[in-house]
Amino acid sequence: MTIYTVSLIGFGGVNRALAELIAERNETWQRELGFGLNIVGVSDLHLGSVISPNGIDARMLTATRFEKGGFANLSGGSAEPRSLHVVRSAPADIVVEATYTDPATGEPAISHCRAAFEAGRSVVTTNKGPVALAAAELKAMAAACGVGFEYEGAVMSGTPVIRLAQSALAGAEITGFAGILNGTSNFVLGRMQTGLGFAEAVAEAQAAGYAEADPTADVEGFDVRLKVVILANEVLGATLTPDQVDCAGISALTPAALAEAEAAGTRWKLIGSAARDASGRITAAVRAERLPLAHPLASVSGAVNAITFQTGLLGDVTVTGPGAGRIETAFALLSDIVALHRKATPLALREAAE
Ligand SMILES: NC(=O)C1=CN([C@@H]2O[C@H](COP(=O)(O)OP(=O)(O)OC[C@H]3O[C@@H](n4cnc5c(N)ncnc54)[C@H](OP(=O)(O)O)[C@@H]3O)[C@@H](O)[C@H]2O)C=CC1
Ligand SMILES: N[C@@H](CCO)C(=O)O
Repeated sequence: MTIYTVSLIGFGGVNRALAELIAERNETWQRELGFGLNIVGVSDLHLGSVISPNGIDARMLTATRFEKGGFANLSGGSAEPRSLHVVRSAPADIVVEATYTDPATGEPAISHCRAAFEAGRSVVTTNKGPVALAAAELKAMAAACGVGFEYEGAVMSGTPVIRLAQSALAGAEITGFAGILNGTSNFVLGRMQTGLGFAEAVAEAQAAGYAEADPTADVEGFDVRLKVVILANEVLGATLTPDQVDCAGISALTPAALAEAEAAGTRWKLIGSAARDASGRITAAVRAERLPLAHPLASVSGAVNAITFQTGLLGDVTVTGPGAGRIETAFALLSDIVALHRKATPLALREAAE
């Protein structure tokens, strides 16, 4: 039986949800996916850190209400986050990076990824910073270190789009995409349509676990800008950086403006897009757009996301699904681990030898 050891870096909504899934589903995964997971390290800014080479009980980890620094009470625990120490020293096959996304620097996540690769560990992450700002460097480093780097959840949470575009749509000649790529802002627009104020709607999105640590990134379009950069670079072969993408969010929209648009048979949506023109030049943008109600993206509601890929051979291909949420995003991490398991990384090679 294959058991992969994992370190959880950041123990907020997403990694806590992954720990819950491990507690509930490990035996099912062993039967159906061919592997189980054993948590050997956790670090969190608030709770501290813990390393246990024999494994940390996922049920205990998720059921206990830890106070600030509370991991110090566990065997191998400390009140200090010591994230880089956990990445380097906990004997993990896979580092699960789910600290907050810093849209400007990508830190501390980029440093966590580099340290993991140097230590011979694969990385799965939902953190958009490292992927949007340092993917080329990190992919090269992972390859040089003979480990894996997967980040499906960086765009549209657990709804598969990166691997879908790269694998299932390979050869379909993707020329561009346009989509609703932020769950929080779409949720907020929908709640404002029912008459709720902007601040109250954002607070609901935070309580539901959709929003970024700083929700400004959601409502001002910065989060979508990272996702547009990721998709343009992964799918269109661009080399975009966030500062090359024009960006405006939804914070200027009022309930009255939304109602007026609705009465006119249109609906405001925050759209991220990129396209390659005939000369090969790629342009990208993030902006609120007033779509006709019959437009396929107009009816996408709540924290759901949707993206339409424009292709040469298939025409438009649209994918819809959850764009945020703790469990939904933890599923993206699981799908990344499945991808590592199925690739010829040292993980898979180790399994073959067993
Ligand atoms: N939630 C979602 O729906 C989705 C989230 N994502 C991305 O996934 C990541 C995790 O999201 P989520 O769990 O919701 O975010 P949270 O804010 O709930 O959790 C992040 C956790 O990381 C901790 N943290 C911050 N810096 C460090 C550090 N240096 N070392 C250790 N821990 C640290 C935070 O501690 P503290 O609270 O004390 O600051 C917090 O507990 C983010 O990058 C987010 O953008 C991607 C797709 C969907
Ligand atoms: N805050 C982000 C999480 C998913 O990346 C959103 O609402 O879409």
